[in-house]
Amino acid sequence: MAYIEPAPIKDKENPFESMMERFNIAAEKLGLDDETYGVLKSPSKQVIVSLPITMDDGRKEVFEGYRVIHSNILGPSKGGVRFDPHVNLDEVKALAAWMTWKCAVVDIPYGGAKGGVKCEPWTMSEGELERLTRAYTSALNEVLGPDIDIPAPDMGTGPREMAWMMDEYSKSRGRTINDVVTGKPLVLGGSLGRVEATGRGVMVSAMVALEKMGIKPTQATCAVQGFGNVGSHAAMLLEERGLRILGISDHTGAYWNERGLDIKNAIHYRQANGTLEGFTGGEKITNEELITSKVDVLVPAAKEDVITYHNADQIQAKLIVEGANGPTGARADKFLNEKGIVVAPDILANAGGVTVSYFEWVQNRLGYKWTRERVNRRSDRIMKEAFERVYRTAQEYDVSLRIASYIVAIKKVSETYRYRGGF
Ligand SMILES: NC(=O)C1=CN([C@@H]2O[C@H](COP(=O)(O)OP(=O)(O)OC[C@H]3O[C@@H](n4cnc5c(N)ncnc54)[C@H](OP(=O)(O)O)[C@@H]3O)[C@@H](O)[C@H]2O)C=CC1
Ligand SMILES: O=C(O)CCC(=O)C(=O)O
Repeated sequence: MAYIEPAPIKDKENPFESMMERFNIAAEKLGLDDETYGVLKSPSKQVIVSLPITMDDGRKEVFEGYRVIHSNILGPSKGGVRFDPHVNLDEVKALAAWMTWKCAVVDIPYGGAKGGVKCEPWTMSEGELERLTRAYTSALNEVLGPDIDIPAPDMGTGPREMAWMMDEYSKSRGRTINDVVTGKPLVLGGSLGRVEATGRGVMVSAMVALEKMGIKPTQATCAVQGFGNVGSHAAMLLEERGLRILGISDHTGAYWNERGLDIKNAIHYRQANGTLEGFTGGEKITNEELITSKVDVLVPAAKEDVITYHNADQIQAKLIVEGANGPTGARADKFLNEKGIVVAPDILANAGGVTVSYFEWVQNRLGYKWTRERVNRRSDRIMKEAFERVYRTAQEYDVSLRIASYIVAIKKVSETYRYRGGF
């Protein structure tokens, strides 16, 4: 097999290389043939666009935007759009590939894609953000489509941006096309349950993992890094299931209370103040201290590469449930495995979001609305079944849950590829 060379050791892990290291191990376990390996490792389309925007003070600023479609073998490609100053092509390529594997792990009929715009959304006015989102959508007009490529929210974007994208795309076609994006506001055809779906999937994964580990949720402690869409909902739902949440964090730092934080109170505080800065429900510690804190369950729900070979040997949690995409660098896997730490990996644990996005797309196409109860029941079932599938595969191949998730995904995509007339 034509494997790529292991990446040279350097300080910062590269998310695409991290993804490929796990992909290579799984491909080797499966005995994947060279041709299929070549197809699955290469993104099918990579688009870079320049977006000149008139800022509020009259200046023109040019932003760089990306959309990478990794695969459309299972169906139209699906994946969020990230507004962040650190977005780059390698990151978007890794995120797009993770979407392919994620959709395959939960068995929904989508390929994988991801997009991003290099910008600092928190420094921009609503008008500037609207012009930027519309320009991005317009520049990608031929790439997007309800049967081709379907964006959704990710870091720095939410229902508001999805509404602008849907409107801009619809205008270009002269009619309302609401199934071109998911994660929309409810009035535009968004699904009940989508906002909290990723955090809910994290909670369901944590519950299944704790049960297998023989740990009672009511006796477990937890720390959550990141208090945005994924982190805040995961923390709230885990607290509801009886876990004591000792630590939470955002970019301003981490907040720790040995007796357990009041998560609803923290959510109200962040809604009122924009960040957790000044939150008095816990003492302030650093994000690094939070990651290595003594808890049973750690939920990284902020960004990539927060668990690396620099700090992996200091992790004290028994279970890591990855809410973020790529929070663990590939070189950290070895340390975590050696310490017997169970990791519910990103492409399994955070798949609740894309699952409910799929439900939103289905509802849009049916012109019908499901109840929140139906959405939650179906997504919980999909998440539990996916966890069990991955767990059985881990036992069968004697590998970690992460490698087992890649095995499940690669098997599904490569089999589909063969049936469709590939090699
Ligand atoms: N939204 C979704 O449905 C899905 C998201 N994901 C992944 O989950 C992760 C989080 O996404 P999402 O919740 O949507 O994003 P949000 O933008 O809503 O939230 C991100 C959170 O991370 C915090 N954060 C940023 N930088 C740091 C840092 N250096 N240290 C600690 N916290 C930090 C932010 O803090 P602050 O607000 O202070 O900047 C914010 O609380 C991403 O990896 C995303 O790809 C995965 C699947 C689906
Ligand atoms: O909801 C979606 O379609 C995609 C969400 C996403 O970007 C992700 O799971 O990382």
